[in-house]
Amino acid sequence: MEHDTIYQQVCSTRTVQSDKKGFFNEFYLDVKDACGEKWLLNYFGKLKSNAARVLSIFSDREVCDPVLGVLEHVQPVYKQKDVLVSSQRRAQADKFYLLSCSAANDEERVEMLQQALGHANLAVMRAPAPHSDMAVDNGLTLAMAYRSRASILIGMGEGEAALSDLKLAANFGLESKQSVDYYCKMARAYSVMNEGARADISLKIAEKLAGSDTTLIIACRKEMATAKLTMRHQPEQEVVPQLTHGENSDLTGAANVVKLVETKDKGRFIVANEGLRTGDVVLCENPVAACLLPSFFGTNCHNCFKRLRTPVACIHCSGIAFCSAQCMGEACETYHRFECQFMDLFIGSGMSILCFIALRIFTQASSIEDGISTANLLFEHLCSHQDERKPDDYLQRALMAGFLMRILQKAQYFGRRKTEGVNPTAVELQVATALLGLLQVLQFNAHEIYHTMVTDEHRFEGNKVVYVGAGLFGTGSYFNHECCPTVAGYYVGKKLILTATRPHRPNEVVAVNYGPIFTKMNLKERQRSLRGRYAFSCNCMACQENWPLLQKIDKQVRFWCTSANCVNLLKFPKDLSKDVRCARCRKNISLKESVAKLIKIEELYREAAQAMQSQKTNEAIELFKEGLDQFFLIASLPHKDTLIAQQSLLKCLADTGTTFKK
Ligand SMILES: C[S@@+](CC[C@H](N)C(=O)[O-])C[C@H]1O[C@@H](n2cnc3c(N)ncnc32)[C@H](O)[C@@H]1O
Repeated sequence: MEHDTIYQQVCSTRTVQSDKKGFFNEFYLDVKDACGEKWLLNYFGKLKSNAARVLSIFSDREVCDPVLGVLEHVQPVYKQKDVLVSSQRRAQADKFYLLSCSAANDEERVEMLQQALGHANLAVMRAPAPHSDMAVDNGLTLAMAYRSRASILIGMGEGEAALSDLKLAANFGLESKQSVDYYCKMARAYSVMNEGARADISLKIAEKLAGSDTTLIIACRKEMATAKLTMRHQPEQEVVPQLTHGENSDLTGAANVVKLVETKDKGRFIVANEGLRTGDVVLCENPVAACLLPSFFGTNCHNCFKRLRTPVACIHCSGIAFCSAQCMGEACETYHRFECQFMDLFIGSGMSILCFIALRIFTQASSIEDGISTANLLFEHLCSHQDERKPDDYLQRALMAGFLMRILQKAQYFGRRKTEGVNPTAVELQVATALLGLLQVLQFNAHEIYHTMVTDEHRFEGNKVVYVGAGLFGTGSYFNHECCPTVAGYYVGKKLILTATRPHRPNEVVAVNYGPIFTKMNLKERQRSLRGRYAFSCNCMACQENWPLLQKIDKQVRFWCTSANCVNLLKFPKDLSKDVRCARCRKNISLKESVAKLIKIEELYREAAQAMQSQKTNEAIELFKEGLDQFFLIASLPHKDTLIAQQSLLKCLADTGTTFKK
C-alpha cells in the first residue's frame, strides 16, 4: 500500500514536470525546503480552495521569498532569427536549384532539388521580420527566402505550394505587382498544376509588364514547355467521418447514438443510447486546446499538427513552424503572440505538455475573462480528484500555476503592467487560480494525440504510432476506461475520432482504453497503473474474470445460449454432436449452428486481413465490421481472432486518419 502511494505520487508529479530535466524541479524542491514539512502539512495542506493556495504561495512568509525571488527572473528565452544564416542558406538553396536545372539525369535533378529545398526551408525559418535588418538584402531576407523556395517548388512540380510562397514573398515586401519575374513564376506554378488558362493569364500580365524586354518571357515559355514533373509530392489523404445519425444536441462532437449517464462508483460516463453497430462513429471532436510535443516543433505544424514539408515561419521566432500561411495567421494572431518569446523557457523548465495546454487555454482565449470562464467551467465539469491530492501535489501545481501566470505577466497578457515586480493583481490571481484548477483537471482528462507513420513500401507492414501532442476534449473527457475497450480512437489532425469496434446493446458502456490493455498487461499491473495514474480501481469484465494475455488465450470461445431471452454463456462443447445443458434456462442447447457461424466469421476476418495485405483499407474495414457484428451475436470475448480483428480494425481506421511518410 505504502509502495502504491509513492507510485501514485510519481505518476502525479510526471503530469506537472520532469524530475530529470529542467529548472522547475529545483525551484519546487527549494520552496519545499524553505517552507518545511510542518507548514506544508499543517497549514498549506489544509487550505480548502485553489484561490487560497495561490494566494498563499505569493504572500505567506514561509514561501513567498523563494517564490518571488525565482519568478522575478523570468525572462524571454527563445530561438531568435539570424539574418546572416538565412541569406547564406538561401544562397545555398539557389546554388542547388541552379545545379538541378543542369542536372545530367532525373535522379541527380531530384537529389539537387531536395538539397535546395532543405536549405530554402532553413532560410525561411531563420529570416527576420521584414525591414528589421536593412543592412542585409535591403530588409527583405524573408521575402527573398520565400521567393527562392517558390522556384524550387515549381521545379518539384508543387505548384500550389509555390503559389503560396510567392504570395508570402509579396506579403513580406517583394514588389511583386510590377515584377515580370513574379508573374513568370506564377505562370510556371499554374502550368505545373495543369491550370493552362491561369498560366496564360499570368504570362500575359508578365508580357505587358515586360514591354520590349522579352528575355524573361522567352525563358519562361521555354521552361514551361520543357518542365519535367518527375517528383510531384502526393499528400497523404485523410477523411473526417460523419457522426452516426448526426450530432448530439447535448454533447458537442458526440453522435446521437450515445448519451451521458452517472453512477456513484464510476462517475459520469458515456453509454450507447439505443444500441450501436460496429463501425458507428460515436465521437468526432475538436480539442478545447491541444499542444504539440516540443520534439515535433521542427517536423510538424504548430497549429494543426500536420507533417511539415514547406514550413511557414513565425516572423519573430525560429523555434516553431506552420504548414501554411493560414495556420501561421491563426496561431500568431491568437496564442502564439503571447507564447513566442518563451518557447525555450517552457522547454527548459521541464514542464509537462499538460502545463502547455493549461497555458494555451488562456493564450488562445479572446479575452482574459473568456480564459477565466473557460478554465473555471472545465474545473467545474471535469473530474479532478481533489480528495486524493496530497499537500505536496498541491504545492507543486500551485507553483506551476504561479510560474505560468508570471509568463503571462511578462508576455503582456494583462497589458502593460505598472511594475516589473511579480506581486499579482486581483485579476492575475484569478488567472493563477484558474490555471491551478486546469492543472488538476488535465491530469485525468487529457488525451495523447497520435498520427501513424507509414513506410514507402506498405501502409500497414512496419507502420508506427507516433505521439505528436496532447489535447483536452470536452466530450471526449467523459469516456470511461475498460481494459478491453469498445471503441477505437484515432486522429484527423487534432480531431479525436471514436468508432465502435463491437456492437453495443442499449445502455452498454462505450469505453476507451487509458493505456493498460488486458491483451498486453496482467491484472495486477493494470490495477496498479490505473490506481496510480487515474485514481480508480477497474472493475471491467476483463478484470472481473481475469482474462489472460493475448498469447495465452485458448481457442475455446464461449457461446451465448441460443434459447430466446437467455443471457448465459456456454463453454465450447467437448463433443459437438451432443447438446449442452444451460444452467440458467435449463434447456438442452445445440451449439452446432453457432460453431458453423464462427467458422464463417473467422473466414471474414481472414478476408479482411488479406484486404489489409493488399492495402485496400476501406474493403478491410467493411469486412472487419461485418465479422465483428456477427461474432458478438453468437459469442463473447475473450476470443483471440476477434481481439486481433478489433486491433486490425483500429489500424485500418487510423489509416483513414492522419498518416505521414518519414
Ligand atoms: C476522463 S475521466 C472520465 C469521466 C469521469 N467518470 C467523470 O465523471 O468525469 C477519468 C476518470 O473517470 C473515472 N473512471 C474512468 N473509468 C472508470 C471505470 N472503469 N471505473 C470507475 N471509474 C472510472 C476515474 O475516476 C478516472 O480518473
